[in-house]
Amino acid sequence: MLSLSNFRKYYGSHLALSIDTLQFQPGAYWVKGENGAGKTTFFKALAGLLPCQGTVQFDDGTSLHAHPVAYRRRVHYAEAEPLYPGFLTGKDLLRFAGKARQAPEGQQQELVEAFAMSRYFETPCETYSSGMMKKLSLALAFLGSPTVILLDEPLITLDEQARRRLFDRIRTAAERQNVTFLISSHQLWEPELLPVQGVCQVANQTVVAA
Ligand SMILES: Nc1ncnc2c1ncn2[C@@H]1O[C@H](COP(=O)(O)OP(=O)(O)OP(=O)(O)O)[C@@H](O)[C@H]1O
Repeated sequence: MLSLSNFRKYYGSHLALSIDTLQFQPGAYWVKGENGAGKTTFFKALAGLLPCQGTVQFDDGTSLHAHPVAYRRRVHYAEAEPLYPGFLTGKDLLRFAGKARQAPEGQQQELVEAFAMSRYFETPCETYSSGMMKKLSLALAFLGSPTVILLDEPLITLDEQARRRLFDRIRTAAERQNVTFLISSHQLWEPELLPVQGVCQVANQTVVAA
């Protein structure tokens, strides 16, 4: 379980988000909110990519501020619009991230197949379409042994088959490895494809269980 208390995120003197307490269990949470509500800000702060205040920690005490390396190893984030250096291949990026995260043997190849990237993952990223780039970013988010995966608008640019593969993957990781997923999406949720543990609403500078 991931718990937040007295969480605050400021941009300069502007308070972007304030959350007194919030907890996430294993499973998938749909994070809703209007444009500019603060979803990306929330995800980036939870991922340790933006500074924030307060306590964000796991059950075993591993915390964002006290154990930044151990915490970040457990929290992966996939951007809404991923960009990578164009000269690197998907294979380069998977190998690099796999090494940094001590990913299990064979996991990279397994993700390449799961996200149907075999045809292109050995070519430079600058040749990828936006959907191809998106699949790479999603595969990277699953690489390693994360406890929490933050997916910012994962459905945009994905075709129907890729979407189904992603939902299967999320369901399996949530059920078998107790992974928590926070998923932001402006698209209508499809509960028959992916049942959710909860829904969160980002509005009025806070995040609440809806
Ligand atoms: N670097 C920044 N400096 C100052 N304000 C920022 C910065 N980044 C975002 N904001 C502001 O924080 C608020 C939340 O932005 P954020 O990108 O988190 O929203 P969002 O919910 O992800 O929006 P969308 O659905 O449009 O992607 C907005 O008012 C935005 O203008």
